[in-house]
Amino acid sequence: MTGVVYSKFPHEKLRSIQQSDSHKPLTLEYIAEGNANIVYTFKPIADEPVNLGVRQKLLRLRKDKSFIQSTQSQYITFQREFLPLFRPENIVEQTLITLDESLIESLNQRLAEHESTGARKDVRHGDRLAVDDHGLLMTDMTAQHGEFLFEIKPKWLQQSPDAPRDSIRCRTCALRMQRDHMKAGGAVIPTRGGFCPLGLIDVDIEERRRAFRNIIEAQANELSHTTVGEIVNYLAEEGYQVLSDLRKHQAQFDKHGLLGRDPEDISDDYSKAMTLRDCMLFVKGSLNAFANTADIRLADLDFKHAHPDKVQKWKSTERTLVDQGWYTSTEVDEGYEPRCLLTRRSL
Ligand SMILES: O=P(O)(O)O[C@@H]1[C@@H](OP(=O)(O)O)[C@H](OP(=O)(O)O)[C@H](O)[C@H](OP(=O)(O)O)[C@H]1OP(=O)(O)O
Ligand SMILES: Nc1ncnc2c1ncn2[C@@H]1O[C@H](COP(=O)(O)OP(=O)(O)OP(=O)(O)O)[C@@H](O)[C@H]1O
Repeated sequence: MTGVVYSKFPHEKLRSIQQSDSHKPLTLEYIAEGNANIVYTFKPIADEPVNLGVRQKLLRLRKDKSFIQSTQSQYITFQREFLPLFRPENIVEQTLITLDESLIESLNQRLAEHESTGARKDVRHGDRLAVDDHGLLMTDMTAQHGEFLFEIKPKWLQQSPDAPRDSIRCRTCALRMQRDHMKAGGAVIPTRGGFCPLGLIDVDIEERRRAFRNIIEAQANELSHTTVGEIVNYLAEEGYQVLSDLRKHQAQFDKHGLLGRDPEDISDDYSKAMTLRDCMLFVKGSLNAFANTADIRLADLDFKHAHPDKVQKWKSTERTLVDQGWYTSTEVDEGYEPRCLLTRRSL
């Protein structure tokens, strides 16, 4: 835990605690991290209420990686490019907050300590926060008492424009199979988990039910059959609509794919499409009355700049899927009932 103070004036600022500080102190506690960001929660010291400015907010700080832009530039792009695409109630809000450098230093020291306690996954060891003048305060979607939070990464909700016409696998399922194959040293062994994004927004409500059920059951095996049924029905009947909007924008920003372009021709629209293909959907609600309390928000809409390393990765992924036949190969790979909606429809 790291002691901090939050002051609203002259502009919102978070800084390390100093001796004889007159502001009410808070602590920052690490809660989670992804490849690009680390997320902290605010806790009061003693029983003091948490300052209104950071109440029900989390702090998200960027990691020190070459492809990540400054927080201020990410924030500006988020406000300009992504916020207008969705209803405000379907987006995790962001507020820019100023930080002092000693705070980052102190949090980086804690990160090193978390590596020996097992609090951080091995794959994230060595990642540190970037020195940046800003962080982001975000809507806290953490489940409170009696609530449940589901995290869904919807990935590619429409087929890749680069996929062959005779594809029998969608982009996400093709990539999952290719990666499973690599991990298994060449054998095609179906792994557990993973879902076909196309099912989440299919016109057939039974497909939507089936897709959401797979996700909900995988994340909440302690919930009763009835509760799961209520959550699944709500998502398949109304909750999925934000994903239909997401699909529309994914398609609108990438009509032609990547393989026919020169790397220097990657447009901002393509970057936007890739961002929308890698965002997160949080679905939170009370277990007693999910449909009446559901809070459904997209997060992680950080503009993916076309850094040469990224473009190279995107291109080589797509090339591998096309050239090695992961979209089109007809071998029976997932047992009696394949996960991919496209595969099932082509049987
Ligand atoms: O390689 P992909 O397509 O599976 O997507 C990566 C994600 O993998 P996953 O969703 O788990 O399959 C990956 O997620 P994880 O780190 O695996 O949680 C990142 O989101 C990565 O983006 P960035 O490098 O942080 O900007 C994502 O990379 P890009 O979308 O920038 O290519
Ligand atoms: N607003 C939020 N409310 C609750 N939990 C959150 C929130 N934002 C992020 N988290 C938690 O923190 C984790 C990492 O956050 P985030 O997805 O922003 O990291 P990232 O580095 O951008 O991810 P990626 O690896 O996809 O690039 C999430 O998977 C989630 O568990």
